[in-house]
Amino acid sequence: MSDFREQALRYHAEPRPGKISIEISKAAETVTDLALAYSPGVAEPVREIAADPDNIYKYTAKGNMVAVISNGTAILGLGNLGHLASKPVMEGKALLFKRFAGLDSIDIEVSHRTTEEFITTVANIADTFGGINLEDIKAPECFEIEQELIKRCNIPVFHDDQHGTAIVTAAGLLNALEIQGKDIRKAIIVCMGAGAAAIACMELLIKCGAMREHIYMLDTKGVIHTRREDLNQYKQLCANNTDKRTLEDALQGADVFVGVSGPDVLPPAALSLMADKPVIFACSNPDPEIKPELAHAERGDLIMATGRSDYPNQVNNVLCFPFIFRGALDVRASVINDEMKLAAVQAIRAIAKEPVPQEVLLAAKVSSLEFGKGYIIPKPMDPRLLPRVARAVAEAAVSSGVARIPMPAAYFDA
Ligand SMILES: NC(=O)C1=CN([C@@H]2O[C@H](COP(=O)(O)OP(=O)(O)OC[C@H]3O[C@@H](n4cnc5c(N)ncnc54)[C@H](OP(=O)(O)O)[C@@H]3O)[C@@H](O)[C@H]2O)C=CC1
Ligand SMILES: CC(=O)C(=O)O
Ligand SMILES: [Mg+2]
Repeated sequence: MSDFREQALRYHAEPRPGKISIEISKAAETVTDLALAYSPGVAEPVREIAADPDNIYKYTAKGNMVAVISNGTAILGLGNLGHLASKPVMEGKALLFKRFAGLDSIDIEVSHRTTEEFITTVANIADTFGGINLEDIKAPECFEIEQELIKRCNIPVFHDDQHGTAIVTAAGLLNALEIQGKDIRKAIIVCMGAGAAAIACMELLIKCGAMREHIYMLDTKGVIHTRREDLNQYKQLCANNTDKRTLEDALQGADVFVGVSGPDVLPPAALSLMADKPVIFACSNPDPEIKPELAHAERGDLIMATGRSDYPNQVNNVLCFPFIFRGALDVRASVINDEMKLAAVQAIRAIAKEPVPQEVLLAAKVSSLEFGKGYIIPKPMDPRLLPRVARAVAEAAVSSGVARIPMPAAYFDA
């Protein structure tokens, strides 16, 4: 067994299995404590909530709690390995919610026969939580699941692989293009993958200025073009009216490659087909579409990012989901809308242009970080992400009319 594999398994197994636990937040030592926490005291908040459901936010943990829910149909880039196998990833997302945004989070892995059964299961338990983070659910089912749950639930429902990934990709790409001296409105973009992450990334890039006709998406059968007859309704919307058919056709003169597909699908030699100063985001986890060392060996003028923590430029939805939910829950937003997503893009990208605090350098184990080819996007452990992204998101929720309470005073004290 490799050292790293052994270390990863031991991390998950010891000293107790898993990565999260639940802690109590009130005293429960004396007879008085128990009388308050349980019977008879607990009857009082029960009566208050029965009289006014909004009191649930006053007397329970709902308002600070996010459920991470999966069916395991697209676990990272490992594929459809089932709901049980998804649990380490979902516990990991719960860990990140707590570590980076102080949000209590619990993972829920759902076994189901039909899409409707999954939707009903989640809708029926949604009221327990302040928000629902859907994770690692494959396309095309993920689109119907998210849309239907947004309709049926009174709390924000957010498919992280779609929108978290799209927000971070847009923030990183806008910065990378700026460094390369390119304009997103003119950029030719090749997207490997046409699933949950890919479609959401391209749609958000279009909202950030990219031209739909400059985007070439590929799935396992090649370029998504208008003459294909095997496209589902979501891929049809991404079809380009082009004669390009292969990855090599699409890469000819392209400025950007975004990979949200699977490991090692971008041959290093194909990079030579791209325009000067290209941007390569190989975001498949855990193994990127191309290894950074191979890409850098092929040409010296590119900017390279992956989804991983152990290379520079980590384009990963961890830079978004803890903070967007923090902002959304703090103003009790009913949904996470485009205004909130675009506010998150701008807040994340702005941080990368500012001097990096010493504690981030220490945590990242580097001596310096400066906005440029090797540092296009903040590190996940940057303490500025929480106040800045959450505040931008909360303000966008208030100004777009989806917040149910005003901005908390704490944001103005920070
Ligand atoms: N860095 C990050 O933050 C994130 C990275 N990702 C990564 O993106 C990838 C996809 O995730 P997600 O969108 O949720 O999964 P989906 O199952 O929804 O989509 C996968 C897509 O990739 C395509 N694909 C798979 N293998 C190939 C290949 N060899 N060549 C071309 N296309 C291929 C599939 O094609 P077809 O439609 O033909 O089946 C499908 O369109 C994963 O590797 C995941 O780790 C996802 C979210 C966040
Ligand atoms: C990072 C992530 O959510 C994924 O790879 O699926
Ligand atoms: Mg995921």
